[in-house]
Amino acid sequence: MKLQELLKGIKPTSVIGGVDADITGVDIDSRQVKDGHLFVAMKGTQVDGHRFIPKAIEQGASAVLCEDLPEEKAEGVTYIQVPSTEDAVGHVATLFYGDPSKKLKLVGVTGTNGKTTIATLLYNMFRKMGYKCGLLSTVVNYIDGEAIPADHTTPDPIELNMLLGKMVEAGCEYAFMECSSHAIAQKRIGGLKFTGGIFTNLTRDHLDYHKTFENYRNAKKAFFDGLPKSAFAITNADDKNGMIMVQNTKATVKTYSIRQMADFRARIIEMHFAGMYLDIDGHEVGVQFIGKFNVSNLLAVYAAARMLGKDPEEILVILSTLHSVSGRLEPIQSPKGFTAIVDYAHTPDALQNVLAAIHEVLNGKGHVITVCGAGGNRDHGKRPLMAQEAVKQSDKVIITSDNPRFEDPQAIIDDMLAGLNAQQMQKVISIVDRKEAIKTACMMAQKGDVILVAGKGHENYQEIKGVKHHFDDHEVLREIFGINTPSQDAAAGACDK
Ligand SMILES: CC(=O)N[C@H]1[C@@H](OP(=O)(O)OP(=O)(O)OC[C@H]2O[C@@H](n3ccc(=O)[nH]c3=O)[C@H](O)[C@@H]2O)O[C@H](CO)[C@@H](O)[C@@H]1O[C@H](C)C(=O)N[C@@H](C)C(=O)N[C@H](CCC(=O)O)C(=O)O
Ligand SMILES: Nc1ncnc2c1ncn2[C@@H]1O[C@H](COP(=O)(O)OP(=O)(O)OP(=O)(O)O)[C@@H](O)[C@H]1O
Ligand SMILES: N[C@H](CCC[C@H](N)C(=O)O)C(=O)O
Ligand SMILES: [Mg+2]
Repeated sequence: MKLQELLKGIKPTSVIGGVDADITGVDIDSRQVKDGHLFVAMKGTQVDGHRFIPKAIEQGASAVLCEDLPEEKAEGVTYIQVPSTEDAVGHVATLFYGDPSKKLKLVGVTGTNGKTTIATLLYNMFRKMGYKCGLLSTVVNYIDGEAIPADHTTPDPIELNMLLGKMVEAGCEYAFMECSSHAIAQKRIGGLKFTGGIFTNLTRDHLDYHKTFENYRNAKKAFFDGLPKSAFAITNADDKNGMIMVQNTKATVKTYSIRQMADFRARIIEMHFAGMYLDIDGHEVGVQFIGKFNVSNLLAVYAAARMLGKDPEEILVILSTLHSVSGRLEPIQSPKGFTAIVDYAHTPDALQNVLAAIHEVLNGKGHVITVCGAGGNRDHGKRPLMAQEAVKQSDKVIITSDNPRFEDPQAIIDDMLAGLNAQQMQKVISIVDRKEAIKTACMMAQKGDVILVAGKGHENYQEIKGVKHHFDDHEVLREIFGINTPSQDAAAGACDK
């Protein structure tokens, strides 16, 4: 594509050199640059990308997009100056990959919790309706059924547009993506044309990056501020920030709620470990999910499908066939009559939520045994707090390993135990080997009890000293229960694994 074409989406303050060159790629990382590429110099959180302009040219860059022009300019290289490369990069990347989001019905999901769940369920639903779809999520990306590993919740603007471009090439009509607060703040989604946006909820998170709650909230809100008039903005009326999110949007606002009047409403009729009966917009429907927060998630999925023009009956029939996203409050029934739940909860807050969701269903009719650990070489402060949360809502807790990385697994467990007093300790045992810990929990559990296996969710490894050893909580549980293998599950169409 001609450089001239790529510059149409931005307003350079100066251009030094010709604009006729054929640009063969766009990079924000000098290490990726090849002959004929455009290198975009970004001022990052760690280093200033402008430092790598000479390196990018050495690797073959024929054009450089930057905020500060270098004093020495290389011959035959075009320099384009803009006030902010962060603002410009999304627009350039989008044009380079053929403006893919314009050719898709793209729906973005933002909020603290529930993004992966909602985006994945929408992807599964629309595929079941017969459409070709794409998904960009924390767990995995999909292009019409083809899985592509994900490193980020929201990829960088180059990879993001490249993936959207591949979706268009593959004939996808819909794409569902998570928009993390980092991605919105860093304008990774700049230049994308959204058909709609969904807000889930907002609790304190990522303050190491955003510094204040207001900045974090404003990052999420910026997504809705940027939606066009033609789009829809679906917001959670039950969250106290729900209406703030959409107060300045041009998009058509729709609300959903499980507690009050709203455009889309749901209530729980009945709840079991196998699922719930819900009333959604006056229709009764059985779903294979548990937990009140999943009612909100399912309602957001329903609302988005309605806003995308789908028939309520068709949506509800498919909703009843969907199952939980891998490692998100995922129940596995034991032949002995107790339930194991695999969940990714790896923070004190998430443990509190997931245990509360379990108690909603259990309703005092069984015991809860929690198996959990904490990651090595990560936030030490959360360890004692996680143990406290586990103990608060469990009858028995088995503290074990969860990716010890380069730390001594027993030392991590000791950090967790340090949060407990003598009385709390009576509920707790520690077993370093995670498989043994899960086995022990299964031996203790009686009919009607629940075992929560927390922390790893979809992960299929145990990371020890830089090596990822295969380990999958689901697999271990199924092995103990002597039930179907994951490959049989995959054959049954579990496209969210
Ligand atoms: C803190 C943060 O978000 N950092 C992201 C940011 O990188 P950065 O600003 O720190 O980059 P930097 O290292 O300072 O480098 C500046 C520039 O120089 C370039 N560079 C660097 C070295 C070199 O040799 N050559 C070169 O050109 C870099 O490519 C970059 O363009 O921009 C990069 C490109 O988009 C991201 O890959 C990177 O994500 C890092 C790896 C990361 O861990 N991000 C996490 C926190 C994140 O984004 N998480 C959210 C989800 C959060 C959640 O909800 O759980 C996500 O969307 O995944
Ligand atoms: N609506 C919700 N409210 C509160 N908790 C939720 C909600 N939906 C899911 N959860 C719980 O929060 C955790 C994360 O869920 P999910 O992966 O869907 O969220 P996410 O927003 O994609 O998170 P991330 O920021 O890690 O990408 C899980 O432990 C899940 O059980
Ligand atoms: N994104 C999170 C995931 C942690 C999952 C848990 N299994 C662990 O390894 O601590 C982190 O890197 O902190
Ligand atoms: Mg996610």
